[in-house]
Amino acid sequence: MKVINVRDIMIGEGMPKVIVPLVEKTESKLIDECVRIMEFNPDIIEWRVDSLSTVEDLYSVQRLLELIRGEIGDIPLLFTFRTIEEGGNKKVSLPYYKELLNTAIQSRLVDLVDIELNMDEETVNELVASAKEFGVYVVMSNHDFQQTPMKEEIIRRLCKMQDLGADIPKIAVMSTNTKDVVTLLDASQELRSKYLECPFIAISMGKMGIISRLAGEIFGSAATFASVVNQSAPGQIPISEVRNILHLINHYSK
Ligand SMILES: O=C1C[C@@](O)(C(=O)O)C[C@@H](O)[C@@H]1O
Repeated sequence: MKVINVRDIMIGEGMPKVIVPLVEKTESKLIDECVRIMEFNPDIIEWRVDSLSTVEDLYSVQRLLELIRGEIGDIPLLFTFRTIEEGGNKKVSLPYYKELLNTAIQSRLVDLVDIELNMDEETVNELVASAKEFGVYVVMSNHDFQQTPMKEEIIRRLCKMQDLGADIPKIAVMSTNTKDVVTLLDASQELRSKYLECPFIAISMGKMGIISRLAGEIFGSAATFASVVNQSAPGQIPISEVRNILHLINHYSK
């Protein structure tokens, strides 16, 4: 399994890395949120830019990227515009989605960029090439807020992401019963043992899925999303509690 070194955070090695989302809507609240989050020293910060009220203004996004980087220092930053189709907050045109991601990629202020698998293949290829050119790692993502697909389908989607050049394939699917959670975990352990050479993230959303946010070291998921001020998806747990459990699993599973 490849290990990805992002500002000395080794993704794919040891304990799953803890990613905390920034989801405030306005500049001042976003900066306050950054300050609060920094007290908890997350491994990675995700800016869910689709929450920003001025996301359609590239100048505002660029300025905020600079302010966020100023607050978070050397913590790796993941730039995510989650589309409405996959659980995000705002609808933008395809040309704007590309422009927004390219602005972030070319800013040299972000370390990782989220590219959704369900974009058309040409868009995905273009954005992956641009990220590679500027040395930004690609987290390729897919979400299902309604259900958990079959294990074979989860595996197929993550393998496709690897083939398309993702550095870190990622899937988050909703669980409505324990079988769904087992399906996601079973897909994870098979992805790790048989299919993927790169680190990946696999999450079962919702209350029953919380085990998938904690047991990545056992089943293969290389990172987990945790909350400080706000949740960005159902089932996220506060960072201190996640860290305690990750340490406990790390310690007693050896
Ligand atoms: O894709 C993901 C995972 C997530 O949906 C979760 O379930 O924790 C949270 C999102 O912010 C992130 O972009």
